[in-house]
Amino acid sequence: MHLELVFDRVDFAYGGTRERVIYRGVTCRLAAGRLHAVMGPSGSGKTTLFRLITGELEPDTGTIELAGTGGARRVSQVYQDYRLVPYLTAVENVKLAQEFASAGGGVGTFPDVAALLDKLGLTGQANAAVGSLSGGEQQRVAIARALATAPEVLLADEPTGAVDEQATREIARRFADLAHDDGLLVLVATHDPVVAEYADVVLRIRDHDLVAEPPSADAMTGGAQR
Ligand SMILES: Nc1ncnc2c1ncn2[C@@H]1O[C@H](COP(=O)(O)OP(=O)(O)OP(=O)(O)O)[C@@H](O)[C@H]1O
Repeated sequence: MHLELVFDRVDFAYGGTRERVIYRGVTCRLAAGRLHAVMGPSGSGKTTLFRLITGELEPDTGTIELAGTGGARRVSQVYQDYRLVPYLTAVENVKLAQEFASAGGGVGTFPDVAALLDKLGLTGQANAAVGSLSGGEQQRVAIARALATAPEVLLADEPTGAVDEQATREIARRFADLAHDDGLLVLVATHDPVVAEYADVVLRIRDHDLVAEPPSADAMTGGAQR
């Protein structure tokens, strides 16, 4: 069975009295192997969506399930501000993620760090302190780090918010490759239409719902229709 992220009638609101409704009745299926761009105005709920997917937040009603996976949900994240340790090298930053995951009882086998950096086009930067790298390079180190724990789902929140258009295209292309070549389920929250150009599916947050463009995209795996 292919990996799918399945939303079934998901409602979510913030606040003790549930006064800040973010999602209402979200039902959709997102398939692995595709790059999804999550778009919507500031404050519409992009980061909240990611917090629901990681399990940091629970839906008020409805369910979010990762179907087709063996055990625990393996989700990695990439952030706008990279969140790397600037005085450590690229290799050390990526290894650190594996050490944390091992200490936390994570998956047994991790990808090879040098191979990951090579995949992200960073062989020449592997032993440089990441604080000395360009923004685009730092973000690619952050993507390598996210991959270091062998995730099934990759979430990136405004990953190109701090880099120029050339670096944006480079990063967007890497996310598309990870979906298409490695079969990851990739979601990128973005305001940037350049990133959306690389996406297979644009998920627009509209009226507290996730609306897929093209409209059939969230049913292309033969799953439930809206
Ligand atoms: N812990 C919280 N308690 C109450 N309201 C919250 C909380 N976190 C976020 N919100 C509100 O929920 C709404 C959605 O926030 P979220 O961060 O998901 O939006 P976003 O689409 O990611 O925005 P941006 O594009 O500005 O990053 C916003 O109005 C925000 O102020």
